[in-house]
Amino acid sequence: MEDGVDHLAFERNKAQFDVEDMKIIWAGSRQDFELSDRISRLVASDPAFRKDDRTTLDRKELFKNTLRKAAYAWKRINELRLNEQEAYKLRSFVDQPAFTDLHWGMFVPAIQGQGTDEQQQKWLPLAYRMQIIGCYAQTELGHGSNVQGLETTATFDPKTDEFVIHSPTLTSSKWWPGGLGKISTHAVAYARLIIGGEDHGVHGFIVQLRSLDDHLPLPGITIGDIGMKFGNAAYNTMDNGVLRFDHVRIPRNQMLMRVSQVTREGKYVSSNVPRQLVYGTMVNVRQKIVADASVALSRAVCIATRYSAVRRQFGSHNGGLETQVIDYKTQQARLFPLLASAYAFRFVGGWLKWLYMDVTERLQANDFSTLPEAHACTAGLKSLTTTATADGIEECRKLCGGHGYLCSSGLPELFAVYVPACTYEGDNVVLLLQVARHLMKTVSQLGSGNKPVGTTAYMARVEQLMQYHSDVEKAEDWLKPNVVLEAFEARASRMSVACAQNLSKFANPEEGFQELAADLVDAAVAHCQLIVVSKFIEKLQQDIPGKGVKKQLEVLCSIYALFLLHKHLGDFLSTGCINPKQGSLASEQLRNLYSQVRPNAIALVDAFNYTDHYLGSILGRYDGNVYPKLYEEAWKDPLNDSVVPDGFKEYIQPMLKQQLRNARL
Ligand SMILES: CC/C=C\C/C=C\C/C=C\C/C=C\C/C=C\C/C=C\CC/C=C/C(=O)SCCNC(=O)CCNC(=O)[C@H](O)C(C)(C)COP(=O)(O)OP(=O)(O)OC[C@H]1O[C@@H](n2cnc3c(N)ncnc32)[C@H](O)[C@@H]1OP(=O)(O)O
Ligand SMILES: Cc1cc2nc3c(=O)[nH]c(=O)nc-3n(C[C@H](O)[C@H](O)[C@H](O)COP(=O)(O)OP(=O)(O)OC[C@H]3O[C@@H](n4cnc5c(N)ncnc54)[C@H](O)[C@@H]3O)c2cc1C
Repeated sequence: MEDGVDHLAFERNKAQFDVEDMKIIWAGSRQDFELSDRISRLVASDPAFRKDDRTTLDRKELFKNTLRKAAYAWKRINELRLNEQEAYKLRSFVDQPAFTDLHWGMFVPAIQGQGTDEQQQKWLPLAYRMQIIGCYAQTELGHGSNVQGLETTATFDPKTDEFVIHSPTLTSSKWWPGGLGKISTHAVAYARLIIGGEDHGVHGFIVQLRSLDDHLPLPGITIGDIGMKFGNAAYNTMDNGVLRFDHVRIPRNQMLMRVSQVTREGKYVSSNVPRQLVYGTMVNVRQKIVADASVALSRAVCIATRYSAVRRQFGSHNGGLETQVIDYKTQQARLFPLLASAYAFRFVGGWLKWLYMDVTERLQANDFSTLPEAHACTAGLKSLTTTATADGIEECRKLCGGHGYLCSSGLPELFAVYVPACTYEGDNVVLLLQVARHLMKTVSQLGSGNKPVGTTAYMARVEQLMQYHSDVEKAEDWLKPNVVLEAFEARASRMSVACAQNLSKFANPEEGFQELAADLVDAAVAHCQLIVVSKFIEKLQQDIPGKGVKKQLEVLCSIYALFLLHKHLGDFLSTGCINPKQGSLASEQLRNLYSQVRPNAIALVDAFNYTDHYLGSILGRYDGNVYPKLYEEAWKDPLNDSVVPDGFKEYIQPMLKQQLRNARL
């Protein structure tokens, strides 16, 4: 079959909505669309940003290639006078993880969020001009999740007005920070602040690591890369590093002092702000990771959807065409919920960005009331969306059959790059336990007149939700947003209340929390899923222009919610929110919805507006011309440079000759 081109054109004609309007909804606004469109084309059309050779490079070549691209990207950013947003887009579309992600994504935000005005004035201009390059050095060999368990010390020396940064043990070696291994000149390093023998807990310090002249490590600094990581190219473009401090001295004014200060006399002074603001950079990045999840998942879904329309298997009658695999109901039941999830994560990501901006503005006005909500939402949604995205990318690989396993499908690399998102910025289980703590606190305060707010506001109706029984009678009832929302609210509140009741049976609450951790994680997941469903529904209540666009989004919203209901049917049944018949009606409705998506599937992934360069996938090509290009690509593999491979004469020929001799004997 070599008519893939015709097939995708035919698919596009089937769409029942205006794909150009959907592109605007996906991008967030016309301005955002135009920005992404312009920058992605700029990157795609520049041969310096080619990436199809990445998987054939060894680590050193790959790393050098990354440095070249980063330097070239910076040159273009300056030549074109791109603003911050445009520059961020350009780096994203270059699509090669690099030290710059950590410089711009964590080092700069750490100084912005935790530095005093004076510190910002000193360090930010240098960082903005890339005259210094920074990383975020928090995790240690022995401690990642438990930030309070970090061992690195920063001991104040009143004689010299300096801090002495030291790694007292092997396990205190900084381990993992991206950009640290080979490139960063500076780090925001996290260490326990010790004054006069007293431990004041973990704080951030700006530490210079390498000379700005010859890039050699400064005295007392031992530094290097931690080694090859999962996947071939993937995240190996990044120099995740190891760092040990041997009594490294830094001036007192290099402790980030927005949250607390150390005076010249060695007095520890806390500002009137919560100590958790030291964790502020993580909240910021978790919020970005949620938005990024929709990008990674939509890339995989775009590849799998286009290929599913091109690929045919079975069902040929009288020598006619075989069936497009996208028409198999099993393929639809695996693929379309992922398509719906990509849209769902897009909208919840947009909402979370708003929440983060809101909390940031409030913090500036010394209003800390929404910080717990911001922490719980960023932690929970980071966990939920990255887990679903990592699993979803792998499912897309399987949806593409054998060809999905080829690097040229783009999926192996996408998976390998993406999957650490389940671990970095907080292990996903550890983060869900934070959400669970927030939920348990909310439940415990229900009777106290402390009204739950934000995403836990539904708990104020806990008595009503405990009595709830779904009144769904027919499959179409599951299309009503309120019906879905109430079922999700009742399930989430009942799971939280059950955990709280079980916790109260323990004399020691901490012991109870450990014992019930698995149930608590389930309750946290139920709460986070409710947030995503409710934000999708809220999005649909806004004015959504464009022919047929709203209708498609309604279908996707219902698919997202009913797919979750189907997947977690056990929760909904065991909490008594719905009965088995209502569960079957949801599955029936889901099948109807899949049929509605089918003619629109290709246009729905076209709405992501990804260039072929960004997708980096032969299976996901816009023109659907898969087979000729796959065939062509195979011959480019370095193994095909020679007809007889290296090593044949050395190892295989003697073996063959030996066999021949034996046969003759
Ligand atoms: C193909 C793709 C190619 C290229 C990509 C190209 C471009 C990329 C484009 C886009 C990417 C977008 C964005 C990503 C940007 C950069 C990312 C890139 C790479 C990733 C780099 C990774 C970096 C890291 O991993 S940094 C290290 C992160 N570490 C962690 O997350 C540690 C996790 N642990 C913790 O956070 C804490 O230890 C804890 C688990 C929260 C526990 O803390 P603690 O013991 O102090 O807390 P308690 O439980 O006792 O709670 C006390 C109290 O505090 C509240 N709390 C806790 N944390 C916070 C917080 N952050 N904010 C506010 N409040 C907090 C907690 O609720 C308690 O409150 P109560 O007392 O009221 O109960
Ligand atoms: C690609 C990558 C890039 C990174 N970049 C950076 C960076 O730039 N800067 C930086 O500082 N760090 C970075 N990190 C480190 C990262 O933040 C940590 O790996 C992460 O926080 C998880 O911590 P950990 O490795 O200690 O896991 P662990 O906490 O050791 O987790 C191991 C297992 O234990 C479980 N577990 C741990 N605690 C609990 C608990 N309380 N209850 C139940 N289960 C628990 C976890 O769920 C997990 O299954 C990076 C990591 C990766 C993989």
